[in-house]
Amino acid sequence: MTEHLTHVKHPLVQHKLTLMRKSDTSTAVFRQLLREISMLLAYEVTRELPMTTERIDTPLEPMDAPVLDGKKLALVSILRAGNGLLDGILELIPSARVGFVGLYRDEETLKPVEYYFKVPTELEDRLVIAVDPMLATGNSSVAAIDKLKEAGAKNIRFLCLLAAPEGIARMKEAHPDVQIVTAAVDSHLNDNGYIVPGLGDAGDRMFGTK
Ligand SMILES: O=P(O)(O)OC[C@H]1O[C@H](OP(=O)(O)OP(=O)(O)O)[C@H](O)[C@@H]1O
Ligand SMILES: O=c1cc[nH]c(=O)[nH]1
Ligand SMILES: [Mg+2]
Repeated sequence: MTEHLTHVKHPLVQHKLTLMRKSDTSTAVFRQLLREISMLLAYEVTRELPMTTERIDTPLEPMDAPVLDGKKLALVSILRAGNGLLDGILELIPSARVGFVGLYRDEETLKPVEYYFKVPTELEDRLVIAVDPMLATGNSSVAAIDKLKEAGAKNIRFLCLLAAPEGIARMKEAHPDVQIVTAAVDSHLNDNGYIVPGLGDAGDRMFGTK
């Protein structure tokens, strides 16, 4: 059984996350860092992709060589901020299929409001990686994974940048089968459901909105 939570401590990931956290980091730099850090996290979250061998001819001689097996993996972005993780991951895995779950947190209740859902077919045969930079209360990602399971997904991972203890606990309780891969486990949520110390509102920082 894979670990429920993988905390990626690679120095490059940690350095880039620190730069993203800084309140004076511009939108443009925030986006570039997001692309770089999501490539590094993609490496980690795909560690156990199924492999097979293929008979190939090298310039020297034929051999049975390792290749990825099975159907293309499916990335599922939790809109809006999840989209910031897509570019970097797709650089590494260009043929991945991509789905979208549109949710926003009601500012008062912190409950997710769903506004869109479109995902690849045959989810049951794919590794499904749900992506969202922030795991705060966990309400958004738990709701998104509920929907993905209803759509047939069986093998699901969740990739984020910051995870609050509250969100980790919520995810463990609702989806103990889903491995969380994160760049940081932060301290707590404030009264508005923001991760502390955090990096602010991920969607607003990457899209320059307030
Ligand atoms: O774990 P939770 O408590 O649900 O909070 C995390 C969610 O909140 C933010 O989205 P937001 O609702 O701000 O929408 P946005 O991504 O469009 O900015 C963030 O992008 C996560 O999706
Ligand atoms: O800190 C937080 C919590 C939820 N959503 C964000 O974008 N940031
Ligand atoms: Mg969001």
